[in-house]
Amino acid sequence: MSLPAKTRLLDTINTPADLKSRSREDLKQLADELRAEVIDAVSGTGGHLGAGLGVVELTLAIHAIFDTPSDKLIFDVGHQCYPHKILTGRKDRIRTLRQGGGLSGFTKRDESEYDPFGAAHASTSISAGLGFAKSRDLQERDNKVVCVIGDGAMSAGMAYEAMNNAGSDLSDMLVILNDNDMSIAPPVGAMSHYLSKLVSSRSYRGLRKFAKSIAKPIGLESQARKAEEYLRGFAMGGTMFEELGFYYVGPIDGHDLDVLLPVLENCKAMETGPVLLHVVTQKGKGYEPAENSADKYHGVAKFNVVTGEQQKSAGGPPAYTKVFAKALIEEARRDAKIVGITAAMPGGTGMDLFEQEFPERMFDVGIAEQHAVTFAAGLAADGMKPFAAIYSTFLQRGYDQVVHDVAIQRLPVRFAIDRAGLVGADGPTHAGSFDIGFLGALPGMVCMAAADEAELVNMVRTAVEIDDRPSAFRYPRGNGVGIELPAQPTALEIGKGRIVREGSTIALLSFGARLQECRKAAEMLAAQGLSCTVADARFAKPLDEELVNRLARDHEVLLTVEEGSRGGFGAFVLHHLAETNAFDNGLKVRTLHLPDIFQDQDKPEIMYAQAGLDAQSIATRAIDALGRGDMREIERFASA
Ligand SMILES: Cc1ncc(C[n+]2csc(CCOP(=O)(O)OP(=O)(O)O)c2C)c(N)n1
Ligand SMILES: CC(=O)[C@@H](O)[C@H](O)COP(=O)(O)O
Ligand SMILES: [Mg+2]
Repeated sequence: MSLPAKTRLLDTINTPADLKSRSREDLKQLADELRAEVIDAVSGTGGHLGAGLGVVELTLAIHAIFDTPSDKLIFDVGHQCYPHKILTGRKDRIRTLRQGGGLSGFTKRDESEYDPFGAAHASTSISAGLGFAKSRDLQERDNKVVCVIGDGAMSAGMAYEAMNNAGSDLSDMLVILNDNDMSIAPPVGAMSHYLSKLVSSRSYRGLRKFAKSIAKPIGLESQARKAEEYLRGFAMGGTMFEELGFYYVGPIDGHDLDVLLPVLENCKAMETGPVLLHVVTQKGKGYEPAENSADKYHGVAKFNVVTGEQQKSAGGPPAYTKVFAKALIEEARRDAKIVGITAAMPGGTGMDLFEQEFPERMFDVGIAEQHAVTFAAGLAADGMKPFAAIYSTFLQRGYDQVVHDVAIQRLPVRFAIDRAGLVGADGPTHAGSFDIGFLGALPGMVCMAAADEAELVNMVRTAVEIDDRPSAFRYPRGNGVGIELPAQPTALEIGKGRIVREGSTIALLSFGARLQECRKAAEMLAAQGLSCTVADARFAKPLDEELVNRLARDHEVLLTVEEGSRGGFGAFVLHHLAETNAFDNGLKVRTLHLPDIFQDQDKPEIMYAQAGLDAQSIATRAIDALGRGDMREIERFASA
């Protein structure tokens, strides 16, 4: 006789309302099941694991106590929201996380009413939460607002700007500081030290005992005053948060539901303005391989649940990031003025390698891109040669600093822009789409894009030499093309591109790593009897005007190709052509760029094909522009 299959409690939870009637013991069982479900799902999809595992109990407790979606729950970054997605009606789709057509890896308004505010960039939650609180008050509603922000995210200016505002505005809201003493890498800075001191204090140890001694939740029926009395036991007093106008509660153990549930109940009842609940958690909690790994499995590939072993990448050419880091290390060995900066992404940008060799010359400033840029400007103003290695998408946050502190003062800060172009699974929030346009718009800026890893090495060299103005070079996520690296890097001539294939009828002018697709497109066109020139612009600014003139003069069709949005390289070429009356001679120009939409996540090659930036699409656009064949011929070619 077979035993009845053990049903999971989790299978009975379709919305957070289903948690309300559950006993504390049930919730504890649910926490175990939820954790197992997250591990199993991410083992098949890859994604952000450690952060979600650390907030399993916290997420359950929030949903059990608060009334989402009318109460607003706002996760900072959103990379820890997989347990939340499972509890809020997305359980059936959790194995589509980060896949094409699947669930986003972050919170997203379009996806669910339980995601009142989308995120993926850090440190926005308190500002957004205050907006929700203010709007609620103006509309005379009484819903609660809860923000969950990590200790790493507390290093950014935005978090302080928001606390400064919230602490004097005094709207009711709850900020939960999820302190796991980790960012992606170990957290940095004075705030991080301060939080560690709070957690390791005698009072915290005392509070754990105190919390354990509470037999039943106080406050279900309590008024705000009673809640405050209760919480006073958890408030240490004299914290920086209190000076800023928050009622500080904590630190408490974020994995202990016997503590979390009554504390949250009482926080919910409070009407004293903003409350900050300091919760201590462990990143990767409950999954040994994550707990024991240096990065707590922040972001993982698909993995074996039993061993924790992650799927190895296919191998092949070195990653652009590594090529950059090694090239910079070589340069720094020759030049003591070279220093490196990262904003909380030492591993992602390769600056961890630089730090191993030059610990005194690498600065991890935390999640603080605005500060990183102006800090670099200060270094440059005093004669150093700073390389600020920042993902394209995160540099967006420091744009005014790039304009005001760097470009206007013509300071030679070097921007190493990683993750340029589409990045795949992280989706639209992380796509490096805009830097060509926003940097190329700045007078005096030098903007380069590497077509391959050998070019990248030479661009690092070039940037070292550009010491009278700011410069930037961009390169994509992932592996290079497998080209041999130069034994000795060579500085490029500023504002000069190169021809990589000579032809006559069609000119493909590439800026960046689409060059390989342009080469393939040229082969396809040649097979159709169409002669094609392929050029690598190398610089969007200063533009190689001579090269553009030549391509315009000697070809019927000119296509620009880039891994960036409208208003980028193609637009700069168009400006030049218009200013030189090149169109008057009947030149046919097409600019191929990312589409004017925020593309959802998928494999990068699929996204580029959707964007019309793969070889087939490039060749098809060229034939179309030529206007010789009829449409049926073009369609036949496109589907070949
Ligand atoms: C503006 C910005 N810079 C950098 C990142 C990359 N990033 C994503 S999560 C993360 C660490 C966040 O640490 P914390 O807030 O403590 O969350 P935890 O992962 O520890 O839960 C970083 C640096 C980002 N998302 N946004
Ligand atoms: C959540 C976040 O912003 C990062 O963890 C990001 O997902 C890293 O992406 P890479 O894998 O490209 O470094
Ligand atoms: Mg953290």
